[in-house]
Amino acid sequence: MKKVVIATKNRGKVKDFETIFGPMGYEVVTMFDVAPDMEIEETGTTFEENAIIKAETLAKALNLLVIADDSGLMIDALNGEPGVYSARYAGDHDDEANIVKVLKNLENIPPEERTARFCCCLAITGPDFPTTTVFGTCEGLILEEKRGENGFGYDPIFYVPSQEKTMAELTPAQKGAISHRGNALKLLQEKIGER
Ligand SMILES: O=c1[nH]c(=O)c2ncn([C@@H]3O[C@H](COP(=O)(O)OP(=O)(O)OP(=O)(O)O)[C@@H](O)[C@H]3O)c2[nH]1
Ligand SMILES: [Mg+2]
Repeated sequence: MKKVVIATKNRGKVKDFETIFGPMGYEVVTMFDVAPDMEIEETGTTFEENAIIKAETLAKALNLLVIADDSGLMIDALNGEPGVYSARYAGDHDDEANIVKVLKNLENIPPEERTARFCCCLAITGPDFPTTTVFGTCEGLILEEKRGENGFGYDPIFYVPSQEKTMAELTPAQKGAISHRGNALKLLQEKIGER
């Protein structure tokens, strides 16, 4: 089976990638499989900088073609927060605490002003493959309480008007078809196809 290496240690992302790459005949290999002890410091201030740091670090260590994903939630009423710091907004990768903090900070904001978007930068790099990045987004609204059990992170409070559901109420395949990650992957396929 063909393999695609992703520089991530986020099991939610792994599931998103498996949902999209599986039907294309790819086995998704992650840092859990190839570099479980490696910690990559995300010192960038943009999604693109962090995606490049993650992709280049793992690609150099393995001497393989690697994709990395840096992503997050940008809320207009919070001036784009939590943004690049989405994973560590309230606690380090504590999805529940992160959601509580977002809801608290939006307490007095009316529904029509709770606009937000998920953003995803994918970087791909490897031996004989110049570092290339693509960017995908997905527009939505932040609800006042959680809905749905699927997905990860902020998915239960992120309502997607075009689907009339939260991201966590969508099936993995439905999420992949409209998400920031799915949209970025479509662009990446186009770019790779050009080579
Ligand atoms: O509800 C969500 N649905 C999504 O589809 C999604 N995509 C990103 N996010 C949030 O943004 C952080 C990424 O930060 P991030 O890119 O540094 O990844 P991470 O640290 O979780 O894993 P890694 O890939 O770096 O190993 C994540 O932890 C989440 O809080 C999402 N939340
Ligand atoms: Mg991270």
